[in-house]
Amino acid sequence: MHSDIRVKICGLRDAAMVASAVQAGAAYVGLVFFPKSPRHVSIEEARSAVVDVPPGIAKVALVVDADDTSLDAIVGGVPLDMLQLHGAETPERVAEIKARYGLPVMKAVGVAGSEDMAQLDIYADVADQLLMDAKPPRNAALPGGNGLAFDWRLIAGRKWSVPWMLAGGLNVGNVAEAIERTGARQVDVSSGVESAPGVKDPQRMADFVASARAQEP
Ligand SMILES: O=C(O)c1ccccc1NCC(=O)[C@H](O)[C@H](O)COP(=O)(O)O
Repeated sequence: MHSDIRVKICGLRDAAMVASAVQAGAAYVGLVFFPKSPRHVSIEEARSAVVDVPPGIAKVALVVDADDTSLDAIVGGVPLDMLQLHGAETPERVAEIKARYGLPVMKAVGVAGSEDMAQLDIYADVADQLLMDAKPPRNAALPGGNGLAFDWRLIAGRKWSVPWMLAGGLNVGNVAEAIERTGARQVDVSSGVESAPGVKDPQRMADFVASARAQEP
């Protein structure tokens, strides 16, 4: 039996990877616009990657502290359903981006300790969704997609006024436990379904989604 758990697969780079994610049962497909990432896509690559995404599956652009010029180009060049802000965007900037582009915005918040819970409450007031990810290590090259989990007990049993997604170090071996422990109804994965950085593996994506959706509510 399948539950209603919704899975986002992030860092898809071409139409074949996107098709495999859709086939696996992803509810969201993520495109990373961050040049230092092995998952980075240009606007042209992103547009051709999502050309055949069926209606009902959300196409998400991930950006990191993007300015209006970059966002104008991304939103103008790629058909999108959501923006994911994965940098140090302030609540005011989140509100500004929402108003300027008219797209739902998901704010990623790095979680490492109980002191980060206040941030989640603050962003819940301005974002349409929250994404709880592990805080990147101090010298990390990437602000996300590092395959690191945070202590799920920090968010277990908590509630927010907007939908939220659990991310960070998830893979087929731990996603069921993560859902059970946190009560997440949405999960996000990137490196846990890759065969190499930036290369999504169709079987790993299928196994991940099946494992997540096998969880009972
Ligand atoms: O994935 C990237 O390369 C990336 C680059 C810059 C900012 C964020 C990035 N990824 C964020 C994601 O949405 C990941 O899915 C999330 O951090 C979980 O990643 P992982 O731990 O590898 O599953």
